[in-house]
Amino acid sequence: MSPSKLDIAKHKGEVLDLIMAWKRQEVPKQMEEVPLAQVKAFAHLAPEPLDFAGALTARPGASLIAEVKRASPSKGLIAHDWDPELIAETYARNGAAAISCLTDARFFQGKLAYLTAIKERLREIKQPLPVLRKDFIYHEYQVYEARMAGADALLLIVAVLSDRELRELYQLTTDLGMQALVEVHDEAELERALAIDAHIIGVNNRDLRTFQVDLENTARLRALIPAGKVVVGESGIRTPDDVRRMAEMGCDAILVGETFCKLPQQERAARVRSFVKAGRR
Ligand SMILES: O=C(O)c1ccccc1NCC(=O)[C@H](O)[C@H](O)COP(=O)(O)O
Repeated sequence: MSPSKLDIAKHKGEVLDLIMAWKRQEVPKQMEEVPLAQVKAFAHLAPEPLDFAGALTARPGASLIAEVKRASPSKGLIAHDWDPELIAETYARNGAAAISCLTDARFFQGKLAYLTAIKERLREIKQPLPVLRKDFIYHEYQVYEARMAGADALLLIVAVLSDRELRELYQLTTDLGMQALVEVHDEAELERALAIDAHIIGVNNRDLRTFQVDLENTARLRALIPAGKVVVGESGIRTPDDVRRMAEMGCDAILVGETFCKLPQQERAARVRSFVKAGRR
């Protein structure tokens, strides 16, 4: 398998399966190098997790989760001036409520070490925002790894997990003091997220099987999410008008990656500020 960019037309409908097949090879190898017992021990030494949901709901309107995303399977390299700590610092200094860091190496050119470095930079500049581990998590090892690296929250994608995996990984995440962003794309997945009483629900506007992006997906599913949940509109958010639309739908937060990461560093701060402003109520 070649790194990162995939021929989406050729692999239509299979991308998520390819990613998960890769994860099921990668994680056992990692466990041979650093055993679970060791990762668990380090996880317990990590600083206390910050309150991800609290950060997203501290202000009215749609708060910004800004993503540090170097590449994607559909776009290949996105961030041409790659400096993950500086990108996260720019997000924090310009009003983001939380940071998302892609840690998958093969398809997104991410690393867990970027997350740790970002946490450290945010501490140095006294902007201690919560950081989400964005990866394709299916095994408890990855949850302990996230905690060991200093993650405050992690992503659980309903589409790639059985009901039992979803429930157990959610429980473990909570037991370790972190919070889970539980991602859904359709009604059936939402039902499964609600069945485990997920508190933070992400609605992905990108269909991970076809790669079509439709912001109205959030509008449709938002109406089915009970009051009291934290709702995050994810993917394909390109303009301040898109942000206003997501806020009008009743999203507590939006998750934005490519729009910021593809920009040169000197243009990033202003774009982030314009999104933060557009989300305010
Ligand atoms: O971004 C992709 O192409 C992608 C492909 C396969 C699985 C997941 C993918 N994205 C992960 C994400 O959830 C997005 O990075 C995130 O929602 C931000 O989206 P965007 O603002 O459109 O970069």
